[in-house]
Amino acid sequence: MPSDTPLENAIDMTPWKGRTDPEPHSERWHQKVQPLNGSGAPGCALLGFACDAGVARNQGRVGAAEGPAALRQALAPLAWHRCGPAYDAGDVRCKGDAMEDAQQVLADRLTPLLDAGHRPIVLGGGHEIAYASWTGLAQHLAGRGETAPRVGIINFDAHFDLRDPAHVRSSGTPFSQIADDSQQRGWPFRYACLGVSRAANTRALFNRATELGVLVREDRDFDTRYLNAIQRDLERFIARCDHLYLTIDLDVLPAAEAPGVSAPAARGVSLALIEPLIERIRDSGKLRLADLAELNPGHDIDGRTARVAARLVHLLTLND
Ligand SMILES: N=CN[C@@H](CCC(=O)O)C(=O)O
Ligand SMILES: [Mn+2]
Ligand SMILES: [Mn+2]
Repeated sequence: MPSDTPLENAIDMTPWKGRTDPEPHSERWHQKVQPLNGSGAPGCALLGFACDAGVARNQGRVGAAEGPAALRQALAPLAWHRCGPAYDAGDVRCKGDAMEDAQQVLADRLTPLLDAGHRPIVLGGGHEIAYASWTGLAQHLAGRGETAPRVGIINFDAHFDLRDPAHVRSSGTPFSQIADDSQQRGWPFRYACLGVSRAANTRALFNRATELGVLVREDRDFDTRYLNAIQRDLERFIARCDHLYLTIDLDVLPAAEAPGVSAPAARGVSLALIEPLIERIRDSGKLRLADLAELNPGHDIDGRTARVAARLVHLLTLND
């Protein structure tokens, strides 16, 4: 992207503020994040997806459009432990119900970031973000001439989000849409859904997951006795992929840890159990892109969910 585009001016840097300590080595995120101007060294690039349309179409509790702002606000004061640069690439905002348009705009913003070697982290927004993230990554890989890339999608979520998009496309359909798109491209569909609640997904969705060969681990499987087995299953999944796309639906967490979502989890999987798996994915050398979905500040309590989301961004970016 040429540096004379108006993009830099369009990026609102006002969320990046917080306490400043006088001692050396006391930096925080708000002191380090730079507006993306197209000329910086590859680094972590934060891109917001301010969109409620998918959740509204899925009959959920709207408010995820305010997620990116809340997440930046929670990330700004966190301690900086990184070496590489971090950029704010601005927001894509969905107008009304124009979900498909917003998804394509987001994808078209992601592709050049990936082409430039950045590791984007997309801040949602409802889980319709996943179809946009996927499209951005697919455009990047196709542009590089990859004919049948083995892309692994790892979704931490209480829900499969494998609803039939023939009825309505929404925050509940992105992985069915990705499966269809993969089939059209002649690419394998490799999907791991970790933290699924049996009570919150119908038999039809479990059946679709089986038909699509999804690696499924339910919330109740996340017990300290079985964690090593889940880690091994994940290792095997990663070994069968060339590229990874990580998507974290914050409703995978217990409602007490993440109340600020459309569909809080009655049980959920604790952050303490998820973090080691995320570190493994981060350190695989295959992670190209990540997003965080469903943060809804209107239903948050004391910024808990935003803080968890910010900690996850922090964790995801600790290795460069
Ligand atoms: N992205 C959200 N997906 C869930 C929502 C469930 C609910 O609202 O209860 C789903 O469609 O299954
Ligand atoms: Mn969910
Ligand atoms: Mn979801």
